[in-house]
Amino acid sequence: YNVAVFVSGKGSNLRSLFDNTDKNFVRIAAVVSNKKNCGAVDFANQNSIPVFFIAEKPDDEFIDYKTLTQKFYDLKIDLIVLAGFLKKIPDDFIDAFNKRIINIHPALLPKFGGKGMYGMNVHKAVFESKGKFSGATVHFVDKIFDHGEIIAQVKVDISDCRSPEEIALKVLEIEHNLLPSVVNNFSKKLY
Ligand SMILES: N[C@@H]1O[C@H](COP(=O)(O)O)[C@@H](O)[C@H]1O
Repeated sequence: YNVAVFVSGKGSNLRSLFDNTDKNFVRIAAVVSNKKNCGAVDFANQNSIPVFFIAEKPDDEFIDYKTLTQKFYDLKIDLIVLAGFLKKIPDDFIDAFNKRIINIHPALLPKFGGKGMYGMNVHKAVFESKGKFSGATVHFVDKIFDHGEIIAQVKVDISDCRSPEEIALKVLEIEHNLLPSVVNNFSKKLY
């Protein structure tokens, strides 16, 4: 079961996918990044995972989504996972891989999602809402940010958190368990 992971940052979710998915079923076959230099790309290079740099407008270092689509057909990619990827996926690419693109969001969607709601912005909004719970959501990617059908969610009590940073740490721990388990289930056709 060939999985491609889209990243833009530190790559802790990529690392957790690499460490915690069942290697008898799942192969991290590609990493795609809109950034040349980030922790996730370093991790991919250290583990000899092919890396593709993506941009809407291609140049000699970045490829466009049309080229990536053909590469994914060649690599027989079964599932695409957005793990901290901060760019919007073009509609044509979503059509080409319908119901095979999933995203992890660091909050309990449908609340605290949408344009601009990524990384610490999310945890700041949750903190200011004085909510007792937060969590992580894995959902299918459709043409609206953080809108697709929810696949799985895990809740966490944040009433003892005194800052957005503390919430982010608690939620990241949840993410690192939730995302590999969802991918393992996909590889076993449980979804
Ligand atoms: N979209 C969000 O961005 C963060 C990425 O972290 P990392 O996987 O790059 O460490 C994670 O919290 C993810 O939910």
